[in-house]
Amino acid sequence: MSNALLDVQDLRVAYGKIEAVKGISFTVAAGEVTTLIGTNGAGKTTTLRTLSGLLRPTAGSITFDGQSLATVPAHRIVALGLAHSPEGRHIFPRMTIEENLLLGAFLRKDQAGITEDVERAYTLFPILGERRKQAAGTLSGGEQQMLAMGRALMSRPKLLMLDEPSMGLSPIMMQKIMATIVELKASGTTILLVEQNAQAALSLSDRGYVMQTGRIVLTGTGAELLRDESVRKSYLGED
Ligand SMILES: Nc1ncnc2c1ncn2[C@@H]1O[C@H](COP(=O)(O)OP(=O)(O)OP(=O)(O)O)[C@@H](O)[C@H]1O
Repeated sequence: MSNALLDVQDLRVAYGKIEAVKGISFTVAAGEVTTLIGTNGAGKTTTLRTLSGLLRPTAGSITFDGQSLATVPAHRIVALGLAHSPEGRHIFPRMTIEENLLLGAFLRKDQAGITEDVERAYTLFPILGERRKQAAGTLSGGEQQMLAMGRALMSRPKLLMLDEPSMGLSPIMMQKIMATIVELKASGTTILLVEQNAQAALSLSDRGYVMQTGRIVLTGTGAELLRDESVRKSYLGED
């Protein structure tokens, strides 16, 4: 695919003898939202952790923006433009909200640009700006999710990977997070999303992939997958 920002081919990842990802291939087109859905243990988080260099594949290729990521260390992957907002958020509760945001810019030296991007995060998520000097641990779960997304954006990524951003959130907070994803796409950020909430995720996705026990079993546009009978039964709770 000519406009693929990310191209994954025959990727395999194992934890010791347990193979969690069993030869998956998928692409993420520039400017689009692509979603991986699947039940618990399907291998979605393992896939994102491998893309960001935290795990090493046992086989296959990962090409990001025309460059192979196979042997690139994690901090270099961030520098190449791939940012990861992890499952569980992993914010630093005793540091302030602003300090947490600045951690996302750890590789940058352009102070003026960093200040501009902190302000951009506060525009995107006003609650973070209002509480910028408070300990991040005082934020609600949804607000911590906003902080994790804001921090990932501080590296000005070409590709933003979001692992379960709606996990544990109220419906209103989930809507806010999903609306932010749409806003980020409109401003030109390419997004790879992992979500348990298939309805919400596929509704805003250009393309989706369904993972099952380490394999991709189905792909289509978000709209096609939302119409698919097996998806409706397995992931949208329909009989
Ligand atoms: N550190 C680990 N050591 C051993 N096995 C692991 C480890 N992390 C994950 N696994 C296993 O790898 C498989 C894939 O897990 P993974 O977390 O990638 O799935 P997932 O699709 O993200 O699921 P969930 O939605 O529950 O997070 C599962 O069988 C899981 O038990």
